[in-house]
Amino acid sequence: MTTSLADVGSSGATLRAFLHGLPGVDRVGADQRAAMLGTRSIKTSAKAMAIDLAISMVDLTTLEGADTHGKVRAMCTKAMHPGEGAPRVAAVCVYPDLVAVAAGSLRGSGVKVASVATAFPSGRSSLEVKVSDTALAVEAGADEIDMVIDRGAFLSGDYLKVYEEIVAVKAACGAAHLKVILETGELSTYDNVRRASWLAMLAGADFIKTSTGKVAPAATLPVTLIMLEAVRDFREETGRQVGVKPAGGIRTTKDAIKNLVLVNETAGEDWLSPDWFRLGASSLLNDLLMQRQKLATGRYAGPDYFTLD
Ligand SMILES: O=C[C@H](O)COP(=O)(O)O
Repeated sequence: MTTSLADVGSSGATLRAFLHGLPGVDRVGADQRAAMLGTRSIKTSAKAMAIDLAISMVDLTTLEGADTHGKVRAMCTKAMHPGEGAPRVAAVCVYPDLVAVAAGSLRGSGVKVASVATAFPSGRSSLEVKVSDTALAVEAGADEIDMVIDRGAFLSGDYLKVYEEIVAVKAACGAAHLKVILETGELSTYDNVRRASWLAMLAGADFIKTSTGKVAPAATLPVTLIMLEAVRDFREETGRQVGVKPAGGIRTTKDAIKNLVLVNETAGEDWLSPDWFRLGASSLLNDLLMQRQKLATGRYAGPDYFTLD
């Protein structure tokens, strides 16, 4: 790395030099390591703890055109009280126009309100619209903003445009935390995933997030591994810790536990907390609750234990 980190965002040339100076990702190595860590088994006693930790890291998400106030309120109730003895989830994630509904339902509960913004999921809008989308969501009560990067600009090598957009959206966030969605399924290479991770962190991301959930492949284990390496290396270089949020396609307790093993083995236990690792998912919570009940009682729960959605 020849460019100083303080200068990196000063021009397109320095940014490009820095990002292209990052070591390349060994694709075969990353795939194999993720597959190997994904087969690790954990003891039954550790499994109960892992399930509760995973529940506490869920960003319970609904991002459908057909979302209603009623659906969001019901989700919020479930987020606060997922099941007997189960911890609350980390956040409820909704479109900007539903932030006020979620904020009203979750007030005082400790569950955060997250909102996608910046013309999610495509990001195809002017910077002015993206900044105002963000500001309105924050004004309505969002604690966290999940923005998308401009993949068109990134893939055509206009890193400065992507960087400056993130800086502008971060400023519009005020006290709200910013999660930057890379949409890794559109980035083509693992080298690009590493570059986009560093770009987002250099521009001020509090979290880097894999996917919108609208593009396949979404949160694969190798991609999450590369992002966890990036946050680990970024902290080593700068002293600043950034969180990671895989999102999209994480549906089972097995998937969640594989992710936790990956966190522990790659970034380390400093990231094993909802402050630094989230699982963005619409239906994962149901499976975590079912497996939790199975572990405690030896049988799956009846329909009155928790709501299935
Ligand atoms: O951020 C979360 C995703 O939009 C949810 O995706 P999912 O429905 O595949 O769990």
